[in-house]
Amino acid sequence: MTKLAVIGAGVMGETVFSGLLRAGWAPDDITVTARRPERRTDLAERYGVRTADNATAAAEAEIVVIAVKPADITGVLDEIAPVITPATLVASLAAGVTTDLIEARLPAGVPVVRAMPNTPAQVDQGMAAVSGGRHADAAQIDLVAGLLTATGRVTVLPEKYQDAVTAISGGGPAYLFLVVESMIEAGVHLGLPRQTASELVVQTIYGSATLLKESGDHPAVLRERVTSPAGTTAAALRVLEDHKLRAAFLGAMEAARDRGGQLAEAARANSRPAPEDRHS
Ligand SMILES: NC(=O)C1=CN([C@@H]2O[C@H](COP(=O)(O)OP(=O)(O)OC[C@H]3O[C@@H](n4cnc5c(N)ncnc54)[C@H](OP(=O)(O)O)[C@@H]3O)[C@@H](O)[C@H]2O)C=CC1
Ligand SMILES: O=C(O)[C@@H]1CCC=N1
Repeated sequence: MTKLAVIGAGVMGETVFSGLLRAGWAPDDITVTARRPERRTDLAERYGVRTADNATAAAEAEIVVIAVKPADITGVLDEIAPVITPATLVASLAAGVTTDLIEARLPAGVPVVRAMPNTPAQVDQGMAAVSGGRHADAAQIDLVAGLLTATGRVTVLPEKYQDAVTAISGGGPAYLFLVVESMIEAGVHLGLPRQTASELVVQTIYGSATLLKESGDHPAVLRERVTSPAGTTAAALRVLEDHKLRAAFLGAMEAARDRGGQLAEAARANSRPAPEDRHS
């Protein structure tokens, strides 16, 4: 079986390798790393996977998945570069970080695939996009796509779309969780018990997502079916339009896309950007 290393098994690294274990991978074929020893111990105990330092994990692996934060990636690449050869397939999950940046810090000819998964992969409902760098062939791109298919849907796209993908599906769960939070708080404000408000909202978002996916209907059509003329939903939608909800989403996704470019620049300079850079 293929040997996999996950360098930086935090939220997303754990999401990816735990999905592979659910899909039948043997724990012995997966080595994970993390900065803190207690994190490595915790993962080894819970999943039975191997742990090692970054260079040892990378040296023994056929596929190396890099799942550290963008600001940490150049340090990791410099650490593993001496043990990586063009026979190793390197996949990066780091937002914004381009394959050419990664290729430049590894030996010549190493195949690199950039991937952007999301956290619903924890329940096998992920959405991921993968893009090959200059040395990755179709089979290698498919190999990484196959890893992520274990936990959801995967699309193969040119790398120029990756910052937009990151803004839409990478961060998408966070925007939707914020909507859920806001609706629960609104329900409490309207006098519903918190648990009732939570049940109403969670099942409504789950049912709406299922309806959207299973019907194949355009969301505007589904929205119109809920909205009676001069009714209660129309009253609510009017308020959301007054608050420029669509413009807010557009601006938010543009900010996320642009942040990807800033994270890449910071990774290139090997420094962490100030979170408020774009407002200064
Ligand atoms: N969270 C998400 O929804 C998504 C994240 N991503 C991308 O995935 C990457 C990881 O994000 P996320 O999982 O949220 O972040 P986390 O902080 O949860 O995970 C990062 C992990 O990297 C480890 N780490 C940091 N430096 C090193 C190092 N030098 N050597 C080994 N391990 C190291 C950390 O170890 P320790 O725990 O010990 O500190 C931590 O476990 C990012 O690049 C992000 O852009 C992509 C899609 C979605
Ligand atoms: O917020 C981030 O930068 C990462 C990338 C997509 C989701 N989380």
